[in-house]
Amino acid sequence: MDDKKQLVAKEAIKYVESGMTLGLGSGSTVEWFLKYLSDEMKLGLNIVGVPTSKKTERLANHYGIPLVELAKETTIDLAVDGADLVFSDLNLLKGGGGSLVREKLIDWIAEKLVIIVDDSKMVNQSGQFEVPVEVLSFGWEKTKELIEAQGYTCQLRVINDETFISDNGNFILDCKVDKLYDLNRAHIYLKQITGVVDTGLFVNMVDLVMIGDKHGVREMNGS
Ligand SMILES: O=C[C@H](O)[C@H](O)[C@H](O)COP(=O)(O)O
Repeated sequence: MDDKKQLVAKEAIKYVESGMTLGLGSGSTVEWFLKYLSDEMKLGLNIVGVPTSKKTERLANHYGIPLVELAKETTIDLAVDGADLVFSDLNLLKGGGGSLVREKLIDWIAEKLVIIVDDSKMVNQSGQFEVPVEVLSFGWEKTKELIEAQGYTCQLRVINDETFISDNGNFILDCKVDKLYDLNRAHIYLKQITGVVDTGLFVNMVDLVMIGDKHGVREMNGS
C-alpha cells in the first residue's frame, strides 16, 4: 500500500510550479508528497504552503517548506490532499485523521484540488459508510442524539483510551449509516444541526483524482 502512496505522491509533483501557494493536505499519502516536495525544493522549486493540520505543519517545518497563514489576502493555486474514500462521482469521504475542517476550507478555496490516493480508496456508493463529523465538545451528547435522529449511529472518536481532540479543539463523531446515496443532501442535513462544525463529506470539490495502483498512476478528472 505504501508503495502505491509513494508512487502517486511523487507523480503529483508534476502539477507544482515555482511561485505557487500550495494547500498542503493531511494524512500518510500527503506525508510522502511533502517529502518529494522538499526534494524538489532543494533542486530550486520555489513554493510556499498552507498546512491543513498541525501534523502537516510540523512535517513541513521539518522539511524546511516555508508556510504562510491562511489570511484574507491568501490565495491557493493548488491543494494536494488525500482521502479515505473516493466515490465513482469523485465525491470524497475524509476525516479519518481528524483534519476535515481545515482541509475542507483550504481544499475549497484552492484554484485546483488534486486528490492523491491508492486504489483501495476507490469505492461504489453502496453499502455502509462511516462519516466523520466534527462537533463542539459543548453538549456533544445532545448533538450526537440529533445526528442519530437522522438515521446514523455515532461513536465518539477515542484513540488510546483518550477522547480525540481536533486541531480546532473539537470532538469527532464517527457516524455509521446504511445508505449514502446523496452525499450533498447528507452533508447539508448534518451541517444544519447546531453543534456540528463540519462533515467529512467533500462534495463537488475535486478537479483531479490521481490513483496509485500496481500498474502505475492513473488520473480521473472531476467536473
Ligand atoms: O483527516 C484526514 C484526512 O482526511 C486524510 O486526507 C485522509 O484520512 C487520508 O489519509 P491517508 O492518506 O493516510 O489514507
